[in-house]
Amino acid sequence: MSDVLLEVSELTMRFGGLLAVDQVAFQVKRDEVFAIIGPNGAGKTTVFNCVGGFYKPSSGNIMMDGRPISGLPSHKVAQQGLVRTFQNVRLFKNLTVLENLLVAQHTRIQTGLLPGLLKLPSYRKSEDDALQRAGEWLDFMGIREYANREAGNLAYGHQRRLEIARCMITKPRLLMLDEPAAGLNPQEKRELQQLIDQLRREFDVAVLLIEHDMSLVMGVSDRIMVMENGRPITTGLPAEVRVDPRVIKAYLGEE
Ligand SMILES: Nc1ncnc2c1ncn2[C@@H]1O[C@H](COP(=O)(O)OP(=O)(O)OP(=O)(O)O)[C@@H](O)[C@H]1O
Repeated sequence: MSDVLLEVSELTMRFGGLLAVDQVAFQVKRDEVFAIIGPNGAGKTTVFNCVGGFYKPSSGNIMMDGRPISGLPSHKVAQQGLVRTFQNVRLFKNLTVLENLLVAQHTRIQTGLLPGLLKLPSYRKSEDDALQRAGEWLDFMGIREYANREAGNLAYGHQRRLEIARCMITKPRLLMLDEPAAGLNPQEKRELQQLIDQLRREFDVAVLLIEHDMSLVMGVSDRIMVMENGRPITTGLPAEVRVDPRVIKAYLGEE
């Protein structure tokens, strides 16, 4: 088995005349935390949207565990074990916290329509399992006391944790986090870093991360790709990227 989980090659995305992503290539290994950083407008979100099936790339290849996924819609991409969170948390805000976790498992419960309508034992068993898994994730994220609260009424930090739980409950192999530290206070950011470490260790999940918070990126990533103007300018270990003159120039601009 190859140690590469996600392989992106020659990924290009044009919006009209604008080349937002230009021949981008990178690999994410199993159990790796891989971050994409770069100044505003560098193309990070566009890469994410292409990988996650939200945009159809203009050209290029995206392989998940050796299978092509480029151009597939997001629900098909999710079936390959690749799920994501959003820059602005997206939950079913009028459903309860628990209901959000039950809905997320819907695609995995495959008992069919008839057993569901007749409430056959196979259906009840899968419902019980879904409830139990939801309970486990509520405990894991420390949000069980809010199980019956509307998701939209949770504190922002808890909404983020719920959104990550909603991804993890589908047992992904690659978790994509789009600016997960945005809007969090310093304590919540530290907890997020611990959470990402723990998810990777305990659930064999690789993480693809876009983040502007450098302390989180440097603390949690195994490797970092830096983008500027739609292109990667370097990929390396946090300690290498931090001191790379091209990276410093991309962030600070020319003197
Ligand atoms: N749907 C779209 N239609 C047209 N242009 C777009 C679209 N999405 C992104 N762009 C453009 O593509 C370029 C790359 O944007 P992108 O959002 O991927 O950058 P980013 O690195 O994620 O930036 P940020 O850090 O600000 O989120 C920008 O010039 C942006 O204006």
